[in-house]
Amino acid sequence: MSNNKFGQATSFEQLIRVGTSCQWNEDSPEPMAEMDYQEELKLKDQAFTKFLQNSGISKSPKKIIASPKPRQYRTTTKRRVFFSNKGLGLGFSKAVKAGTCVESKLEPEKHQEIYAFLQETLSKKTYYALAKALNWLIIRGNYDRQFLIFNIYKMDADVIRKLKLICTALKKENLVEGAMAYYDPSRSEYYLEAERPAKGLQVKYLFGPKLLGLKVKDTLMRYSATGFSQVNESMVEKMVDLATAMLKPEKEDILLDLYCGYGLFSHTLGAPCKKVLAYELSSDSIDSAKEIAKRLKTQSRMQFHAERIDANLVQYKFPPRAQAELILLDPPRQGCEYGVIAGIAKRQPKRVLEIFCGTDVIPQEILEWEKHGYKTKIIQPIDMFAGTPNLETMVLFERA
Ligand SMILES: C[S@@+](CC[C@H](N)C(=O)[O-])C[C@H]1O[C@@H](n2cnc3c(N)ncnc32)[C@H](O)[C@@H]1O
Repeated sequence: MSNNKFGQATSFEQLIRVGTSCQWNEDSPEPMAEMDYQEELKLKDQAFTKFLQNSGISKSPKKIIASPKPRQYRTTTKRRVFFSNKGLGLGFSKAVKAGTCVESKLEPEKHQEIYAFLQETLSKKTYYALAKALNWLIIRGNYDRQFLIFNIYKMDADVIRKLKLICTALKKENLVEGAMAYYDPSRSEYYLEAERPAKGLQVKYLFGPKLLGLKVKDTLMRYSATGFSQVNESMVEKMVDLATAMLKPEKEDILLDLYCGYGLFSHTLGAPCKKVLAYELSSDSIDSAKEIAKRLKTQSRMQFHAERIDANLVQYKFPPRAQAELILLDPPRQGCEYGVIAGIAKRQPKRVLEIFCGTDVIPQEILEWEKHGYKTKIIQPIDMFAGTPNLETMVLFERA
């Protein structure tokens, strides 16, 4: 985070807020969704440049790449369930009254249709046991097909009976292609997209396929409903193209794809490389990555490992370096753990592409790469999270 003239840290979001005359809804996760999209991009461009300057980053960012779908783009969405004896309310995070089903401008219309059906049906007395036990309702999938996840904090025979009943109703309406229940007694904020819980996931498949699918550059990526996938489908191919243009993989290259998920980058930009080594915490995502490589007959050149990426893994468990590698890092919002960048820099990679899904950690990570002898070549923001005060940013580093 950068500092303002009073020495206080000024986040990217705060800089956007001071730049706009529009009403800012504190409680909404999508405070810019009502704004004209060109206006939103202009504000974000100005705020991002200022944010980096204030943080002591000398490299200027490129212009933000617009989202092909600036609204109704999200393929993973969620509603917090608020239960009372009057029925069910579905909100973002702030409590809502029974009968409410909050709408979003960033979600496909189909999601609203599914949530409205669930709000009405689960408010009926027959479903009270299930409605009372619900934490979140989550929809995942692509623009054509949706999959439903019931995040439940109390699981008993009655709840399971009602789950079966609601699945019969969902199938009859043909609203989703499948469903599963995820048992989360901690009632955490975690809802399958952000943080992983410390304990393993407890999942019960209810109906439909166990894997979700997304076509990227004619390749079908089949991945677990419990694993990460990019939230803005309309941006995915653009991201892969940009990453390929920056890392410039060739057939003699070795690529390390870190925080690889189901291997979006391994299977696309890594395809010409002689070897791909990929690491990721979620074993479900790694299983998906291996299945895709097997189907594409690239498994002899690609190795996928379910491991937590930390200083210890990078320093002591990565195979010894055989040549100067290409590195792609796509960590979660909080960035890499301490010691990861230092450990990777010791391998003296040819080029490094770090992808940031949070803005406020960018300066500290850029400064860390520069401290270890890397020069910032390109800072390319992309509007992955249109309608919200956040950006995805690709930063290319080369040895100075
Ligand atoms: C932003 S996602 C990127 C996934 C993938 N590159 C993609 O584009 O689909 C970050 C990934 O990092 C994984 N992850 C989070 N913390 C991790 C850690 N400490 N070590 C390894 N992987 C981690 C998450 O499970 C998630 O799949």
